[in-house]
Amino acid sequence: MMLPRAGMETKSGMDGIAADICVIGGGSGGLSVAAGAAQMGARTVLIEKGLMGGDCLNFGCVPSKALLAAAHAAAGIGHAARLGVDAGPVAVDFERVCAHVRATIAAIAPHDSVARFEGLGVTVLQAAARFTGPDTVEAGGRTVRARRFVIATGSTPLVPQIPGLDGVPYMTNETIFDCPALPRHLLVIGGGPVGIELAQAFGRLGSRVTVLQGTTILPRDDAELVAVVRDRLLAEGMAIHEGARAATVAMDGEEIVVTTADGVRVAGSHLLVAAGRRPTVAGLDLERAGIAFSAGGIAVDRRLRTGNRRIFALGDVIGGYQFTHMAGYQAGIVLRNALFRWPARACDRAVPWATYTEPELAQVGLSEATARAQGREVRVLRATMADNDRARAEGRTEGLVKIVTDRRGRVLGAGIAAAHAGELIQPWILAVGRGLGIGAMAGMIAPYPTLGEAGRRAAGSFFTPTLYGRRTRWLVRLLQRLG
Ligand SMILES: Cc1cc2nc3c(=O)[nH]c(=O)nc-3n(C[C@H](O)[C@H](O)[C@H](O)COP(=O)(O)OP(=O)(O)OC[C@H]3O[C@@H](n4cnc5c(N)ncnc54)[C@H](O)[C@@H]3O)c2cc1C
Ligand SMILES: NC(=O)c1ccc[n+]([C@@H]2O[C@H](COP(=O)([O-])OP(=O)(O)OC[C@H]3O[C@@H](n4cnc5c(N)ncnc54)[C@H](O)[C@@H]3O)[C@@H](O)[C@H]2O)c1
Repeated sequence: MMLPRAGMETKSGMDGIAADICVIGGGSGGLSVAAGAAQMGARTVLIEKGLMGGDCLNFGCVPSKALLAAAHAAAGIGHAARLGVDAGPVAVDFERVCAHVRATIAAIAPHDSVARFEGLGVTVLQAAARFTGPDTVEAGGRTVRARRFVIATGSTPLVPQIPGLDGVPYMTNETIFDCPALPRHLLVIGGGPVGIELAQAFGRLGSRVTVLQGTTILPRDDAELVAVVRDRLLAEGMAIHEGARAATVAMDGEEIVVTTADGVRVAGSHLLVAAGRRPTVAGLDLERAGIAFSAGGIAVDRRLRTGNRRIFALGDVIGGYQFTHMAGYQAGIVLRNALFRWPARACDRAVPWATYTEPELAQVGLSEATARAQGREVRVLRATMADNDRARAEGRTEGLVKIVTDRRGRVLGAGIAAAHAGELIQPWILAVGRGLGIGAMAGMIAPYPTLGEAGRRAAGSFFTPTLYGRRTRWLVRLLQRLG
């Protein structure tokens, strides 16, 4: 059966479009909703004002991971030498690295393209959308009237009001992947995931790098795990100033100079501003649709409904966990609510994230600090990678697995700083999400030798005090005597 396409069927004239669902923003969240809705038979309109694929494909996850892959490959040559394999001096051809970044985007782009979405039956409008009323949107001279709207307009780099910043050339994640040339000395304002991933990437490709971070770096992660990453970055020669808020920026000849509130002065050839995100609400005329928002983003309830019950919002524009996988998860919640009127609610108990430095940093559920701040009585289980045979064989023994359980052993959270932590965290996402007991994780047979055994080892340590305690020893001796 041919699905009906959203078309010129409204009473609002030739330029009007009637739809069941209209999605604003063709990034991670919006594309997931549009693809799902169209394939489930809804007349779907998607409005995108810029590049299909949004931040993740064009200025975020994809280019940053492609750049990091090249950077980690460069560092891998030095590591190979430590294992006895020499590959000669490292030579980074930055032009070819950039070509790899562009090729990675190009390889994924067809999946997010206008052609693919039109093929799925979506009407795609390539224009900026703005609300003209509670159930109408205007984009490129067309009026869309829809039963449901979904706002998935993402976020843009937050450029802080630092005196002098406007007077110097600076980059953000939207421009740094244009890759003009490898910076000689890259200054980075902001030590969150964007700043730290890109700092290591450029450092490993050959730039000198200095990071200025207002608090400690990666402040949303467990401090004990962050320390592992920090140690590696420092060992690689990166300068990291923590508790260093950039207060002024100026040119000194050819150099960009950043001075902190405490008077620390750093000078470099290039500047990256990675100081956080600003939800994209400008120009949407949200007030015309009765939608409340603040600097933190559009306000939604757990069903991801805005103040206007026919309009949903998801992804970076609602603030909170700003990840591609979160936007994808939220898309499923919106589809259930918008198309099936099923009151599905978003749950953030088992939201994972990973930072793709080397070693990687991954977290799911409660960290030790958060659990304790909530007044919970917890047990913290650890296993170091130095005790893991596979890590030893590969010469990558830094890092640890850290598990947080309640007193009875229910898994509340897990954090890992280690090679491939983003992969190693996955069974723990299931454990936290399903509220598994630590016994289920300890009893798992893990192939030997794998890095994942470290997680099982940490889980097993929950039982060590009882297993090898006095009562067990007494019981075993008694049973042996009974023959
Ligand atoms: C450098 C960097 C690296 C990242 N790495 C990762 C990672 O490794 N893993 C991860 O999970 N997340 C990562 N993220 C975060 C991830 O990119 C975002 O969480 C994700 O893109 C959010 O998806 P979204 O759909 O909410 O918004 P976006 O992907 O930003 O899409 C929003 C779209 O809406 C469009 N739009 C805005 N206003 C309008 C309008 N008025 N009309 C029409 N269209 C409009 C925009 O043009 C844009 O295309 C990274 C982010 C950055 C900056
Ligand atoms: N691997 C991943 O999943 C990944 C990678 C990159 C980004 N992201 C997503 O993108 C979001 C944004 O990342 P981000 O790093 O841009 O933002 P962020 O808010 O996480 O970090 C920015 C940091 O900049 C600091 N800062 C702000 N102004 C400053 C100043 N004047 N001087 C010094 N420091 C200052 C802040 O203290 C803050 O910690 C992340 O929260 C994450 O959701 C995810």
